[in-house]
Amino acid sequence: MVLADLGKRINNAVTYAISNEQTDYETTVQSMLKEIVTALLENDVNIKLVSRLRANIKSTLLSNADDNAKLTNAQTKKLIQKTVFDELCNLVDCEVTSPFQPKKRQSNVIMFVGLQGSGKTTSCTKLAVYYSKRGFKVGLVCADTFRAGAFDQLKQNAIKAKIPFYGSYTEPNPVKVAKEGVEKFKKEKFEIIIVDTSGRHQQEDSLFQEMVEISQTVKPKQTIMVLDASIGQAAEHQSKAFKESADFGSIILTKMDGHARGGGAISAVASTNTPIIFIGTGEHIHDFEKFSPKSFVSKLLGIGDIESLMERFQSVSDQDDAKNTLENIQQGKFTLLDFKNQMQTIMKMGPLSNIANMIPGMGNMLNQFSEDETSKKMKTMVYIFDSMTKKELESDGRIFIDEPSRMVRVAKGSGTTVFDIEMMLMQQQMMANMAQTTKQMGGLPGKGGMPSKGGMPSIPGMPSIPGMPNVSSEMMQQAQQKMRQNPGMMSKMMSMMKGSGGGMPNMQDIMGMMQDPSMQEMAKQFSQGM
Ligand SMILES: Nc1nc2c(ncn2[C@@H]2O[C@H](COP(=O)(O)OP(=O)(O)OP(=O)(O)O)[C@@H](O)[C@H]2O)c(=O)[nH]1
Repeated sequence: MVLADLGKRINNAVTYAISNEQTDYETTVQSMLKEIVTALLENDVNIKLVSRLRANIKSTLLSNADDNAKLTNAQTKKLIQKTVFDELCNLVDCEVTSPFQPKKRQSNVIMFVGLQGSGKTTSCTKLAVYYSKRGFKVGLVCADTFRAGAFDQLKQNAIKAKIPFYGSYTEPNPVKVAKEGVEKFKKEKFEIIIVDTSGRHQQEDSLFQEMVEISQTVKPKQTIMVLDASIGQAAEHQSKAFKESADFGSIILTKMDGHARGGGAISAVASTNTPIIFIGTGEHIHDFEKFSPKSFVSKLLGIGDIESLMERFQSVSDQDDAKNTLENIQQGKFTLLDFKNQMQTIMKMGPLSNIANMIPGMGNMLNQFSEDETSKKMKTMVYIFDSMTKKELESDGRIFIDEPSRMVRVAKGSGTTVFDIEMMLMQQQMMANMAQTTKQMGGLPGKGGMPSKGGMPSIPGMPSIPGMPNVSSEMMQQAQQKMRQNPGMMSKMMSMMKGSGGGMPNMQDIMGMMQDPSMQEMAKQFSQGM
């Protein structure tokens, strides 16, 4: 992520300050501030903003140095962490209190402006999908007649996202295209009409004039400037030029998934006093997050951001599938189809590294385990599911134990091994046990739709969903290794499952019998309801 290095350095400085008991309080704060300031400046954050941040932190932590020195270690820790956190939030926050909220049953025209290649067209579609998922009737208008292929790009994106679009291959006047498109969608009672304009450079006066004309013609309720987070110090200059001509009301920061320094973009936001409303975190349609200063700083400092994760989860999950799965969990069931749906939702959430930053501690975990390896595992599981019949998918998995030839067939069909099928069944069984525990504990919090805070049970060895701790990948890997080394273990487990008559056996019994510490630890966690 952009600024990941900055986050790490600030975090290290704060961690050092709160764990340093040898040096006196004032010296510790001063050296922490020095490190934070250097890190911010090296990441292109404007010097004026950095000085303000420094003065504010200093005033909070040192103006009452005598009193602060009397605080307990735990209190000092909290004070330092909170002060740095609040000041970083101030850095990316702006005083505008009520960002634009589109109204239902009205035509809200939104116009996009920005430099060439900043990610306008991509962000137009991302925003269209965002509002469409929230029940708005959304249309896209391509008023970029400057770049050859711009209309085709928007058209392709729109078709993929199932969003109606308007544009012209023959009309060279963008003002005319914008006018016609907006009129058409207004007549058809579209509630959000997004107008994509051509990218331009600040030097190109005529193109700036054209942008002003489009704006005067379509009269947008909101103009959004798209800003590439990696353009560094130039961001401030460019944003000011756009602000003078287009007077945008909000900003979308794109390419936040890159590794370039992003401090320039943050400075640009502060200099135009305009709120960032979304950030782009990849090329995919769902790589789009609502921006909130607190979430942003939490991720920057590796604290995690459950709010964004749940929002992302809701935006990609099929509400009907999620509802069915939740109903099953409430009843203490977890079928293979539930397993398939949950995994597909996680895969739709984008690269694991994007999600990882939202889960406390996960960002670091992903450094230990390869993203490719995990993604590959998930894909293999999808092949397995795709080779199952409807009856098998809707079952609790026992059908495979009763008729092992089904496993051979699915393994052949999915290009995997019977061992892979057995492992997947074991993971599904673990989740079924968790569903049982959830039922015994009185069901999931929240009613219908998505859980309010409990979340779905997690897939062992995969990133967990908020509220449900996961079996660590490490533990799962150890268990798999043990099973591979001792094929007898798996068949014993399977026969135990088979011999269990009515219900599936308890996971603790199965794993406990394996006489292995890693298995027993895993079993213990399951029996405690995970
Ligand atoms: N990694 C990453 N790439 C992005 C993001 N947003 C857009 N892109 C990519 O950036 C490139 C330019 O994006 P466009 O949407 O075509 O940019 P544009 O501003 O419409 O370009 P013009 O029409 O030439 O002005 C494309 O390859 C996009 O896939 C993002 O958040 N992350």
